[in-house]
Amino acid sequence: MIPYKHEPFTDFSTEENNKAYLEALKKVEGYLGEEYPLIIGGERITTNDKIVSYNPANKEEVIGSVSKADKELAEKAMQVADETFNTWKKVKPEIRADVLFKAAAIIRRRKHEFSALLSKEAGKPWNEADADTAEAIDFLEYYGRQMLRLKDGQPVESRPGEFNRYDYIPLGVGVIISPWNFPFAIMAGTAVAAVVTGNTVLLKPASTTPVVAYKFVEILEEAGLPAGVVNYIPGSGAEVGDYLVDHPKTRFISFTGSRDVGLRIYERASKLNDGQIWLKRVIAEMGGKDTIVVDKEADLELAAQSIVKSAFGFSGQKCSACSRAVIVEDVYDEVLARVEELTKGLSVGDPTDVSNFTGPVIDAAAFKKITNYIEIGKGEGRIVAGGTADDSKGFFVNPTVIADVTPEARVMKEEIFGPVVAIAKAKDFDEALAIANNTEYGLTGAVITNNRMNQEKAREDFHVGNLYFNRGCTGAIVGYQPFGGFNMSGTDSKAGGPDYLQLHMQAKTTSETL
Ligand SMILES: NC(=O)c1ccc[n+]([C@@H]2O[C@H](COP(=O)([O-])OP(=O)(O)OC[C@H]3O[C@@H](n4cnc5c(N)ncnc54)[C@H](O)[C@@H]3O)[C@@H](O)[C@H]2O)c1
Ligand SMILES: N[C@@H](CCC=O)C(=O)O
Repeated sequence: MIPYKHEPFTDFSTEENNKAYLEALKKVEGYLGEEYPLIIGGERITTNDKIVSYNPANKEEVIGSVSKADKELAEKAMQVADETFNTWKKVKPEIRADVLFKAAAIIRRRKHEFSALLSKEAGKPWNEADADTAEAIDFLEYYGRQMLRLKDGQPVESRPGEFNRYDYIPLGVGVIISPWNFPFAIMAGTAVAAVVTGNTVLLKPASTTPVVAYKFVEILEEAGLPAGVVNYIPGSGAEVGDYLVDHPKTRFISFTGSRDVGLRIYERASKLNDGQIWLKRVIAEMGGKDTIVVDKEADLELAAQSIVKSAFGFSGQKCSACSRAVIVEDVYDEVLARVEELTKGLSVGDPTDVSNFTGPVIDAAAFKKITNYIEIGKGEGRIVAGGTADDSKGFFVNPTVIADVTPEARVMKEEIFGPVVAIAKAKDFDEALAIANNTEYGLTGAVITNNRMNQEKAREDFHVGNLYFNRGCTGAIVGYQPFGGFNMSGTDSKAGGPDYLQLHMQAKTTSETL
């Protein structure tokens, strides 16, 4: 087994890679507008009711029409997944892992096609789409290897005359509910973590990005995954989501998405339903209000670059995005001026054009929410860049910097999930840390400092699941920076980390008297 190493990012400055991506884009454009069925137990099921996926950069362009599950079809999928669990759980972990490795190899061969589809369906610029695809490959490679490490359980002690073992066994049927912002990596990572540990899955992708999920399920089939292990059932969160979360046969729910939906799932999953004989497990990865703190002893150019890249990469639509910066007063004006200058230099437009730094936001609802927050921000601070938007063709919001806000401002406390960063001044490093912690979330954060004592203070006191020093706060790599947050950011499940797979299994102790 080759040791795990993360998938390298593509260098699009070379002509060869540039050409490869454009060819892949042509291929994707060749299948836009196609129809996709549900997949339940390997059977393709077409419904009259559809979810239509549009290009957020061009509202007229249909990416695909996907059949839509209702409660009846969700029930059918549950029966199939429950039945298939009896056989899949007996398949050796090595064979389950091999399916993941094979899937990774297939995706690697079609890497740019997947990335081009992400540019079209989610509005990702080339580099962001490439990173999403690379992360999907990483999850497959990493979780496959993790399963091989866990397949014989963990060592425990035995006394003379006794033989004790500690093994992991699968849980049952898992409901995987994924978001649109990492429509490939998070969707695939959460699904295969459940599968490689011996569970069967009902996969409900986000309604704005269902096509990439369909293509992934096809890859799993090609890689040899038996029918019924992953069942593809796009549908309304409120209808299919609630139904499956409440279902007595649901053993666990792996959710990634917003705080409010996460809380709803957490609460509903805690209720016992007729015929249910277990406590459901919930893995919930939720929102963030992530801060970059800039100390007075710091590389100020690095600080400004880190803020701009973390705030505006993929239009700020990352749970890890820098949506607030807290700068110590001695360097506030200088850093802010550079952030303003860099932000004004960013180009916004069609993400399939490699010269654009960023593309649209995902849909009309996001556009409305973000522009509403910009209006709120105008009353709470000073707009120094952006503040404008245009939804005539696609949902474009210009990167917006709101300076001089107070720590209690709404734009400093609520997740906006768009290209908007609020900037506040602190009198010293301690106050900056206190402001950074003044949120109900606790996902990512970064500190830009050359002061070792302040760095160590932040290591202890900055209460976030992923803390970075002298870099931005986005871009965790599977197996290198396990990802997940504290407080209202979720259950700190640490995707891409050494403890993640165990969340999908239960440990069984056996003790034999010799
Ligand atoms: N912490 C993380 O790792 C992480 C990663 C990515 C995104 N996010 C968060 O996700 C959010 C953006 O994603 P989104 O807009 O897709 O989130 P969302 O909560 O609106 O939707 C997430 C998923 O939940 C489904 N859903 C909606 N209502 C449901 C219900 N009642 N029952 C079950 N499922 C339901 C949706 O259809 C979708 O598939 C942001 O808040 C972001 O911070 C967190
Ligand atoms: N894991 C990603 C964020 C995922 C949420 O949107 C990062 O580290 O930037």
